[in-house]
Amino acid sequence: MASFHLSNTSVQFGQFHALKSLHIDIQPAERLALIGTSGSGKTTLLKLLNAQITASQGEVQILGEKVDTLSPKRLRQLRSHIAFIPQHLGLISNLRVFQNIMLGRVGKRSTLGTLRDLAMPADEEMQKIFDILNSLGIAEKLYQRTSSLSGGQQQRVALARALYQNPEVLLADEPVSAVDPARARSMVQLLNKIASENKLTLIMSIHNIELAQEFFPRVIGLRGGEISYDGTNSQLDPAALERIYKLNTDELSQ
Ligand SMILES: Nc1ncnc2c1ncn2[C@@H]1O[C@H](COP(=O)(O)OP(=O)(O)OP(=O)(O)O)[C@@H](O)[C@H]1O
Repeated sequence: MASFHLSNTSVQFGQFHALKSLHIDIQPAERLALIGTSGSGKTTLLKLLNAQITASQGEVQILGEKVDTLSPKRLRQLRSHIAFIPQHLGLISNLRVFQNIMLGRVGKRSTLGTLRDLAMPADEEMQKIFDILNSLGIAEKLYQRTSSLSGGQQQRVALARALYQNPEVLLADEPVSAVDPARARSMVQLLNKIASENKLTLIMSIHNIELAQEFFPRVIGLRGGEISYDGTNSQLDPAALERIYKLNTDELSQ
């Protein structure tokens, strides 16, 4: 069963076509980088794969289920298998690190249960969170206020929150844009290591082409909402990059 199957899938916002007739199959445990200029549709595609937005045309299957046929309850269950790390991490800065991580299971627990966990976490849950933070090298931050952490440490908290969800799929929307190149590299490396050790499907949008080529076996290049490249990292040559990134005069005048 594929993690994702898109067939002739489009997304429209009003009159604007953000994604146009995409055909994409993504298998379990694939690690895929999404590249393309700003506005090419990377975030929109990730949101579609996270069932946050719906297609205006075509088919979307997530983990073997056609999303447009699902009840809201079933859709929530399906989404609980997918962890999404948004562009700005989505952490609540006033909360302590363990509380932000617990929020990763919001879809799986009742709201009341989650609130109780945040106030009085069970020992076994704290142990799980400690173990995840430990594997990411920041166990000592467990009780710290999230706002007191550096940008790189906050990225790891966002990753810990995603892993605490025990997902099958990890979607990450350029979570390395706000840090220095060395930190960005180590985060991308860590995400790939965790995904391959746990056989997670990893799909990440990224502006840094070198990192995309170095770490992700498959790369999809979007241009104006269409697939301009879908292939291996090794075949992503200068000609393919030019097709993905070359600005035409229409785009320059927008
Ligand atoms: N809710 C929306 N309503 C209208 N237009 C939207 C909406 N969301 C996205 N768009 C448009 O769709 C296009 C694709 O946006 P998207 O955020 O997917 O691009 P992106 O490739 O992720 O860009 P970036 O690299 O800057 O994050 C853009 O032109 C954007 O303005």
